[in-house]
Amino acid sequence: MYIGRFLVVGKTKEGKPFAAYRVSSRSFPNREARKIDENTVAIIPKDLNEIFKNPYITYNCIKVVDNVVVASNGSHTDFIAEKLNFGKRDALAYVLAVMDYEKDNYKTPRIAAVLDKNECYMGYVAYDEIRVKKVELKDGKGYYLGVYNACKIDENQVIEIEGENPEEIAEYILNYEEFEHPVACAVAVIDKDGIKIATKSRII
Ligand SMILES: NC(=O)c1ncn([C@@H]2O[C@H](COP(=O)(O)O)[C@@H](O)[C@H]2O)c1NC=O
Repeated sequence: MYIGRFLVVGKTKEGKPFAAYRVSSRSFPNREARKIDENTVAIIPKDLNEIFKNPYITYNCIKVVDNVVVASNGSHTDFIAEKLNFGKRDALAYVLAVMDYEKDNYKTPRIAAVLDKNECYMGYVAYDEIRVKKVELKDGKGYYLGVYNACKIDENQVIEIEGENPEEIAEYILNYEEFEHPVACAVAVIDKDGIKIATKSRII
């Protein structure tokens, strides 16, 4: 099944909350997830000329601000992070409403998640719907939200989670075979010492 870019929010089996973001792509597979600093992961084409071919393929996908993780499939990551003073729900609702779905041939939805050690919200804006929802995370489970054929916040969109640190979870989700065309994955895990991030990109 192809669900395009997707987010997974959940808890490890030992109960650590995490957010993961995977780029799956048919059209622009030649990209990587690159850690820019301790708080930021960017999705970047390996050939920088590709940046100018499409406005939606280069962006920060994870940003950590004051122990809060923001993850998304586009440039809205930064704007949600800037608006966290509104609260998680309203930062998501406001930015998704203002930025709207992507004006490409697929009307690709914008998807996003915001979490800290206590609570998690997911949201999306599609051409025909906008939704933000608080999600209760469970140990060893991950709820996914994808841009195509899986753009729902639904407890049936759940996968088992393997791994306790961001490297292990990134490896696991990058190689999650049910979802086709893997390119790169970025993960932020919240543990007692703070938030740790890691990336994994497919070698081609
Ligand atoms: N965020 C991304 O990494 C991203 N990659 C591709 N897109 C958009 O989705 C369209 C379809 O891409 P694909 O065939 O790779 O699924 C692209 O033309 C582009 O407009 C993206 N936009 C949103 O997901």
